[in-house]
Amino acid sequence: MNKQKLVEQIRTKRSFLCVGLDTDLKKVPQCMLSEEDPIFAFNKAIIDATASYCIAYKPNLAFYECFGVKGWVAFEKTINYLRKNYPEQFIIADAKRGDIGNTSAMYARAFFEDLDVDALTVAPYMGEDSVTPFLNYKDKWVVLLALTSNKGSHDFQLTTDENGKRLFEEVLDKSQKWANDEQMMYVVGATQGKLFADIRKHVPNHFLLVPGVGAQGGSLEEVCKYGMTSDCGLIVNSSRGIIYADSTTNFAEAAGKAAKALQEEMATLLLAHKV
Ligand SMILES: O=C(O)c1cc(=O)[nH]c(=O)n1[C@@H]1O[C@H](COP(=O)(O)O)[C@@H](O)[C@H]1O
Repeated sequence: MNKQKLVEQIRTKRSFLCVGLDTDLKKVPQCMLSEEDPIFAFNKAIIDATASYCIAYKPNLAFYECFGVKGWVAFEKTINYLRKNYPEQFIIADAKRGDIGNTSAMYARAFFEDLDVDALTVAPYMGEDSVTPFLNYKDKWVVLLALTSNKGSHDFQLTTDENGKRLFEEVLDKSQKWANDEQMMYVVGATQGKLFADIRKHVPNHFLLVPGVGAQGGSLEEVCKYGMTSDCGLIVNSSRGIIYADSTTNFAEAAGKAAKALQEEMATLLLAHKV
């Protein structure tokens, strides 16, 4: 999906919500466990209940890979289900890949040829040749980790060089030489608050993937105050806050309600920021 189509979806649905499909069999309702493929059955129910309120889905690969072949099959079935039934949804595979060039090229094949997702999260630590193999695909996106939501983001990302430039700023500046805002987005955690203003000084037009609202406590209002652009420029993810809103047979309806509540908040914020 290209940037124009993504912005159109946001404007039409009055939402920039991404539902995180971090499906944990220890947390899904008991009634799902008797299904032949419980991960897929749970995802399907969540997708059907939330699709009208969101513009993207982000399955995190860790939750699938831990089940080996079965997990990978459930992941593939989820992507195919979305593609067939909700083709307007932007699909982000959250796998945080990145390796020497020829290995990254294989990861790119897996996600952009075999699986046909729209975007992949990529770690910048190994530099240019570890990222550029993902950029050889039209309308496919690299979502580069810039300033993450976790406590450990302070360990490296906020350290400074001799001129006071922070590492996440160097990531933003250097990576713009590899791709423009039609192919690259950045991960910035919702927990980073006012730092969104600093992010925007470096990337005024790029989309940001923003995890960390809901379970991690980030503020949607603050993210929008400092991070929203005239095209919205934000895809805000919530995983646990939506998919585990209820642990009974009512789980899908509850997920739909939680997604709707966020969408309504987002519609108000879009209006307030004149998007
Ligand atoms: O790349 C990510 O998506 C990501 C980056 C980051 O800085 N923080 C972060 O939480 N994530 C992911 O976003 C999701 C957040 O889930 P919840 O905290 O349950 O909403 C998980 O899949 C995380 O792996």
